[in-house]
Amino acid sequence: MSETVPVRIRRLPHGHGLDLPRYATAGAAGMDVLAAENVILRPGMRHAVASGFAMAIPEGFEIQVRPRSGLALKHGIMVPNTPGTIDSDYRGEVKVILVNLSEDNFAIQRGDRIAQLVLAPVTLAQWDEVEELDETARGEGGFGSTGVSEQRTSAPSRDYAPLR
Ligand SMILES: O=c1ccn([C@H]2C[C@H](O)[C@@H](COP(=O)(O)OP(=O)(O)OP(=O)(O)O)O2)c(=O)[nH]1
Ligand SMILES: [Mg+2]
Repeated sequence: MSETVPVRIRRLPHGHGLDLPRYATAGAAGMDVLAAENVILRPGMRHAVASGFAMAIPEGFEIQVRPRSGLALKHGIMVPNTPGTIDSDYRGEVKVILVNLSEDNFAIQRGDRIAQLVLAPVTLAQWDEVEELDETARGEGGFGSTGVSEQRTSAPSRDYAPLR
């Protein structure tokens, strides 16, 4: 059984009649959050969808707004700022920014599960400014420096079928 943390949540007027965000299964990491409005997302369009709720997350925690894989795979509906960050001092309405990366209109109806909210601990950094950093094998190498990309050819093989 996972540890639980109480989080105060306030239902806004347009959130009346909606279920609270909830875990779909006993082992779910994220609570599915419902749309509190009807929206048609045209191809390429983005919108901050109302959730109908505001919350007071305990200090030391955040809530991450993550996409649902089914919406992403089947309909190209993504969360462009994923993972969205709900700060513990935010008291406004939680909104879910969605973008439609498909070529079709996508209708979101009030009550649809549009994203998932993951409660996560926050560790604050305190800068320790120094003149020199310690040396490592990686050093300043990054962005593919460890090699895999060298084996790629630029032309796709005949064995690969185009996806669309
Ligand atoms: O997907 C999101 C992301 C953010 N927020 C709210 C809660 C968060 O605490 C606040 C600020 O978010 P963020 O820090 O990501 O945005 P910003 O562009 O840096 O705005 P700000 O200057 O208000 O911090 O907006 C949402 O409701 N949904
Ligand atoms: Mg910010």
